[in-house]
This record gives sequence, C-alpha cells and structure tokens, in this order.
Amino acid sequence: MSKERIVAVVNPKASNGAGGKRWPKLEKALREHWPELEVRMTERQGHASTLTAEALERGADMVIAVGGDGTTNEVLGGFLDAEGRNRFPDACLGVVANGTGGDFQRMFGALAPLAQVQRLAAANIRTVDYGLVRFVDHEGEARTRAFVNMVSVGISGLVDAIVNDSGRPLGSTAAYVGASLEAISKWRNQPVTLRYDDGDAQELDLTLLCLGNGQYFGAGMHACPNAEVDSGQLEAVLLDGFRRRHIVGALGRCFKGKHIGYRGIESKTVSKVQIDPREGAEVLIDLDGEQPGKAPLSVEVVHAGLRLRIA
Ligand SMILES: Nc1ncnc2c1ncn2[C@@H]1O[C@H](COP(=O)(O)OP(=O)(O)OP(=O)(O)O)[C@@H](O)[C@H]1O
Repeated sequence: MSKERIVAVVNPKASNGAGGKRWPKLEKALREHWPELEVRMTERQGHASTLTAEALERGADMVIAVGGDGTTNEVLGGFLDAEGRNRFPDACLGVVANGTGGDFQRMFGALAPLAQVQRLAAANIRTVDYGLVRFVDHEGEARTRAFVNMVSVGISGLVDAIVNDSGRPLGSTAAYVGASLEAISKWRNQPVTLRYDDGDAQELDLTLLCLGNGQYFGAGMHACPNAEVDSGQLEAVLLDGFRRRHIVGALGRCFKGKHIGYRGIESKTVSKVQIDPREGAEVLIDLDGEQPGKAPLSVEVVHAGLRLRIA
C-alpha cells in the first residue's frame, strides 16, 4: 500500500449532481489504492482552489480533482501563486473526470469515472504545461487564471453564458450543441487586434479563437486536434469573419477534428497571444467551460510547470 498523502477535492454538484451520486462508488474504489485518502467536498464556486491550497500547504503529495473541467481548473489554481507560478512543483494534480463535458480527460482516452479510478493508481505521472490567461473580469478587475485544457474567445464565451443561464438541464453534449445553435443565431463577429508571439498585429473580425493545451472543449468538440500537453506551445485555431452557415459547417466538422482547413480555418503553434478589442467590441472568454470575463486578454504557456496524473 502506498504511503502517499492523497486528498480528493470533490465537486458534488458536477454534472448536475450526477457526479455527487457517483461519488460513494468512486470513493470506495479510490480507497482500495489509498486507504488513508482524505476527502474535501466543495461547497461553492471557487472553493476547490482554497481546499487544494490548504491540502498542499499541509503536505499533500497529490490532490485529485473529482468533478468537471471547472473543478480541475480550480484545483490547478490552488497550486499557484497570484502570478500563476506553481508553489508546489513536487506535488501532483490527479484527475477523475466526473462532470458534464470531461473534455480534458478525452485526449487521454475517454473512460467512465469508475474505470478512470481503477486505472489512476497505475497511471504514470507526467510533467505537463499549463497556460496563464490575463483578462478583465465582469467587475472590470484585471485577473490572472490558469488552464490545463483550453481557453477560447469569441462565440464560445457566448455559448458558456447561455449554458450557465440555462442551468444545464440536459447536462451533456446535447446541452452544448443546443447552446451553440442559440449562440450562432445571436452571434455578431467582433473586431479585434490579434498578435501571436512577437509577430505583427493582425486586425480581424473574430468569430472564434481556441488556444489548446488539451484538445477538446464544449463536451466533445475536437477543436485543437494537434495540441500536446507537454510541447511548450498551445495550438491556436482561428475562425475569422465566419458567416452563420459556415460556423454551423465548422461546428459539424469539429466533432471529428476535421475543421482545420475548412473555409480558411488556421491552426498554428504559439506560446504567447494577445487580443485587444476594437471599436467597443465585446469579446467573451471561455476558460475550461466557465465564462469568467472578457478581452483584452493575453495568454502564455508555462512549460513543464505541473506534475499530472490522469488515466
Ligand atoms: N458545492 C457547489 N455548489 C455549487 N457550485 C459548485 C459547487 N462546487 C463547485 N461548484 C461550481 O460548479 C461549476 C461546474 O463544475 P464542473 O466544471 O466541475 O462540472 P461540470 O460543469 O458538470 O463539468 P464540465 O466542466 O466537465 O462540463 C464550477 O463553476 C464550480 O466552481
């Protein structure tokens, strides 16, 4: 039996509460590997970061995020200081995807939550990158947040806002597809200035820019099919000036990762990105499925900054 100090941070509300209902079985399976497992249940948004920081300060070797991508994102936040540096580089973030989308886990091979637990103890720890995004929150304050999966801007932020307002009654890919169709009907392209790395600024009519450390978002859309979590770079996938019917065309292709090249959709590898709205544009952010604020934003990669255990 392992002597590692393991803490599970569990979001009982993930997947509209279905995550909480599955938890007793997952806990039993986790305890077969880690009998001394400590469990902390989240009570509100943002709580997973606080619980993680407390666990790591007390010497946890691994904090397992049990929830959706939002919970994994918040657990990652608990590792970091206010500037986004990892305060606990020797500790490890574990993931049991038990939420609605489970998008980060998909690139490692989609598994049911119980199967993930059964494979987690044997999974290798890998050193991966994470991203930092600086943006403006809804109160107008400058914020820095981290992501291990994906940040995107444009129509995806509107999709999140619609999913969040709806209370996610379908709790699945169907909820995202429905919200995506509603967002497409409301969407207007937004004028922005975009700069990759230290290249020239480009003015464009933004439909969507995905920046992937992981590959999937929106409950199964394979938006960044070439992204690798340890490459030191993000995959940038850009839709510029798309009309509604072409957004629908891209969406359909995106589930199979066949959208690159469709109507000029570009894919690049980048390590820094800056987006500034022009002419009063409102450019909403999607951060691992949450909608925390808007552009102007800058994004950068922290290479090999995190130890990760995922089945
Ligand atoms: N006890 C709680 N009550 C209400 N909300 C919570 C609670 N704990 C966490 N949350 C919030 O629930 C939101 C959704 O969580 P999470 O992303 O883990 O699940 P999900 O949305 O079902 O999955 P996914 O992101 O994979 O689609 C997050 O914003 C998180 O902060």
